[in-house]
Amino acid sequence: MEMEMPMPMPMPSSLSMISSGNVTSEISAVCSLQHVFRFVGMADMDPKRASDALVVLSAVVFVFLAVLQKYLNSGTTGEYSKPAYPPSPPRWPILGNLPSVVMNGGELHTALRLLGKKMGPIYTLWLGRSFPLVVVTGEEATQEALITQGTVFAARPMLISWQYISSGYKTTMTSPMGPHWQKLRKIISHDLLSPAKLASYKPVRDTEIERLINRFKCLAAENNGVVNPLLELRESAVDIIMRIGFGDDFAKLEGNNQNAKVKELDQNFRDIMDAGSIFQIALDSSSVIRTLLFPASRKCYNNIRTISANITDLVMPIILERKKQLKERPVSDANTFVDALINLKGEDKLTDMEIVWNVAELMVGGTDNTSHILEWILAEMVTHPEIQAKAYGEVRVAMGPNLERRLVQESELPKLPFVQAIVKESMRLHMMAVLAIPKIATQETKLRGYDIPKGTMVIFHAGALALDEDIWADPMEFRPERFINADRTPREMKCAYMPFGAGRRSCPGSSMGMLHLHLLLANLLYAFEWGPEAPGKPVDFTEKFRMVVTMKTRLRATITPRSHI
Ligand code: HEM
Repeated sequence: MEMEMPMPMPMPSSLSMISSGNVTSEISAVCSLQHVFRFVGMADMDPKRASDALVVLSAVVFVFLAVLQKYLNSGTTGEYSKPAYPPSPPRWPILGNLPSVVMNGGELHTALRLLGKKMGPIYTLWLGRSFPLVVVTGEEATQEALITQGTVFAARPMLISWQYISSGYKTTMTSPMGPHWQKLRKIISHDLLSPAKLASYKPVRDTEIERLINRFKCLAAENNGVVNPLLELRESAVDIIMRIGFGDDFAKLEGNNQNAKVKELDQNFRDIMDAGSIFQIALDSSSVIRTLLFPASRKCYNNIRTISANITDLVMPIILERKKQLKERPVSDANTFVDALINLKGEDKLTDMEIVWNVAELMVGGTDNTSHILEWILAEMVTHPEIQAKAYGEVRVAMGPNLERRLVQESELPKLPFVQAIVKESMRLHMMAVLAIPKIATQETKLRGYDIPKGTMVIFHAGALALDEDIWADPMEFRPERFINADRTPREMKCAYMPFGAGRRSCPGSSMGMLHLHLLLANLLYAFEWGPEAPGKPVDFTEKFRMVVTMKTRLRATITPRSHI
């Protein structure tokens, strides 16, 4: 294995953010054989001839790359001892494993999981000839890295694309380990998500849940009971998080052009999520690949810059207005996340741009995950009416005989272990942040006996662990009970079940995320019975990978309001 450059250039980007509608389609166009034909202009050829031509074309490209690699290697001395990386599948010259990863034809996370079964619990993918990406799919290896060597695997890669959506790596997710990152984590846990703060957002949650139920009722009445849950769930998640993040400033936008603005902002957040891809990581990490694929690469970066400018234009005015208000009338105790960020003084002070991107990160974290996870959960409820009935029964008992009470309260949640188990099981079977967010090794180390040089990017495949038959009995089955009669404690399961990641960079918003999921599910089950779009029509559970895993076909369900609603 040849090393082209000393080490992968540290790069920026949120695993969640990388490519444009156009670029994504252009890249995914290369993802199946049939698309390859179109990509190289052979779509109209007879398939046999096209296939032969593709073999010849591949051979030519292969030879070209081999020669180019030889030429590039001619400047290197080769006088260093090569690290013994974890094993890797066979590689192409220059492009490494990139062609096989991009052209696997299936969803990337599944390909990486299956590769783990073949290669073992830890393997290397070469994205380009000089950029090793280590993929971990085994529990022991994950435990060793994230817990035993927690400080070593706690840094983020500085992906080029991330710098545009983080004001130069100044957000919690993108920031390197150090005082800045610690400060941001502290603000999140003290000023945003402490138990007292979380409790103080209850009125916001109550209002938005009530609104959500009313919207579902109206939509169902207009459309013979059929609804598209994701759109409504997303709107609620965005409203909740905007009110928490901005407080009254957000409320003031209401009645004005709030709806349009929020929708535009949310669209940009979605674009950020859609932008995530392994291709972008490869672009970020290899100057050779960036040069070889210059047009696609330019489009990718232009796209990220456009999204970044849109988000800045939408969020910055609100921040500046709030700053003005706080200057005129300072508050001692920050009511909102934005106030907490603005109030930082001295060395801790953030620039306006840093505030914008930290707020944006919170919003993406708090909206995209919650709404898509709930869509998966409702899909399972539609598919398993008996499980839904059992959960509804539990909620009814917890609510008591007084059916005047329309909303399930947070105080009722401890009485709903089965509802909570449904949430956990859905998050296992449909692990959203399937590859978590990549880490890099902060120092040279060994993992399961293999060399991991300083700066190596490592992906922990939470989705592979969640479906590992050595950890879970019948892992492909939806069985909430497994979380009630669990053999192992949550602590023991830390690295086998990690929808929020594990170790130092694990999600600081997990308590809020779980609270919203439990509360929303309990209320949606209490208010409606969820059935298929048409009698007997099965739900399409096909997955779509966009650095998180969502439903490829939006769920449509028929809802019947319960008699007490
Ligand atoms: C159900 C909802 C959520 C899920 C499934 C989720 C999942 C995750 C995952 C898997 C990570 C990466 C962990 C790693 O790298 O090992 C992460 C990081 C993060 N999440 Fe969440 N998250 C959720 C909700 C939230 C909320 C509500 C917030 C903010 C209020 C939030 C803020 C963050 C931040 C700032 C990071 C980066 C942490 C760091 O790098 O230190 N998340 N989340």
